[in-house]
Amino acid sequence: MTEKHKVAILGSGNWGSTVAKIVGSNVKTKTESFDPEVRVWVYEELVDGRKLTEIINSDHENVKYLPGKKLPENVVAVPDPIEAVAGADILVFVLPHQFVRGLCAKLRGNVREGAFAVSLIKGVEFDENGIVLISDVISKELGVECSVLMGANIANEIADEQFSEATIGYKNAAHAKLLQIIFQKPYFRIAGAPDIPGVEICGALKNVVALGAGFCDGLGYGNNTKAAVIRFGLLEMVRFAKKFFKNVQYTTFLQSSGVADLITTCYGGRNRKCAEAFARAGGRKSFEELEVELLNGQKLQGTLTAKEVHEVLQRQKLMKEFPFFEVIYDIVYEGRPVEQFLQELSEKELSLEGNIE
Ligand SMILES: NC(=O)c1ccc[n+]([C@@H]2O[C@H](COP(=O)([O-])OP(=O)(O)OC[C@H]3O[C@@H](n4cnc5c(N)ncnc54)[C@H](O)[C@@H]3O)[C@@H](O)[C@H]2O)c1
Ligand SMILES: O=P(O)(O)OC[C@H](O)CO
Repeated sequence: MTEKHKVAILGSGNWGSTVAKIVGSNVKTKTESFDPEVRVWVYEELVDGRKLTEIINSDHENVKYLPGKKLPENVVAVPDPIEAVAGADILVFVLPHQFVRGLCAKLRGNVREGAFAVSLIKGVEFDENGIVLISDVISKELGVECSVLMGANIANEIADEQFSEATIGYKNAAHAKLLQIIFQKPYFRIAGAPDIPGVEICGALKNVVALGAGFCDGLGYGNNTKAAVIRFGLLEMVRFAKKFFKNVQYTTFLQSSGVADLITTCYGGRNRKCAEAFARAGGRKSFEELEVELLNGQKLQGTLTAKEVHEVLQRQKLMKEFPFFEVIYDIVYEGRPVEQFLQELSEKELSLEGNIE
């Protein structure tokens, strides 16, 4: 008899909890191939005086990050990441990208032989050579292969079981097929793309574009302006991906991980929401304050990614080729007035394309 697969989920925020709902329900119906217990690592905290892990295990609900949605009873919350991955061969990483290295350091040496990972994390890092993919961080830190799953995936809508799609970026097709089995639902369609960098870079950069979309909303601009801003952002996403990863496929931008995620995030995401509030306050409230005020413990990824992208562009003297990413960085980190968002941007962006000679 072949050994059953066992899934562990690392992270239990808004998306992590939604994913636990999906995966818990899927493996429960496929016990011939999967261990029905899905352990979820929960960053422990007190909610109304009770431990969040205890609330999840007794009430089967993550009352802080996904209130109002029941989790299957085979989803078990644990505060110790090593206990979460014990015996698991499929590791689902779904936590804010700033916490990945700390978690990997705890997990190193404790992952089952033959295990593989998938990252649902939208973010990047950088080093002296340029951009570092989070899937590569996980892969190198833990010695596991790591696929990615990204897409137009606002968690609350998927938790409501509204139809959505996602893209698995993979190198190993056998892993991708197993991942499709644990994630796919009639309301959640999973496609594949053998292009990990393309899928992952789209997922990270769309969060920066969403800040621009939020500025537009906060400054009171209409639909045409916002569409132009989204297009500028998409141009830079493609330019950036091609610059740092030569083999990125254009078709990836047409997947859910590309244009669909960009659209949903620029209309309904948390980065957009906080950027709108930032612009409405005329830049007088910081993103840190707004994150606390508006997101109840959930985390923004776009502001940090804007900084990481800027560091790489500055080191490689590429700032002029990315005026959109640069103006977002200047507004968030350098005190540039948000009202200046569109000034120069349109001119600079258009000078890079579309001139009529
Ligand atoms: N929420 C969505 O709609 C959505 C959809 C797709 C992808 N994502 C991506 O999934 C990833 C996880 O996002 P999320 O929405 O599940 O989380 P979240 O932003 O809702 O919640 C933040 C999480 O971080 C945890 N945390 C706080 N401090 C921590 C620390 N010091 N160390 C470790 N963990 C800590 C909290 O306990 C919580 O689980 C992000 O990269 C995000 O971009 C989110
Ligand atoms: O709420 P955001 O801005 O973090 O975006 C959520 C998802 O990434 C949308 O696919």
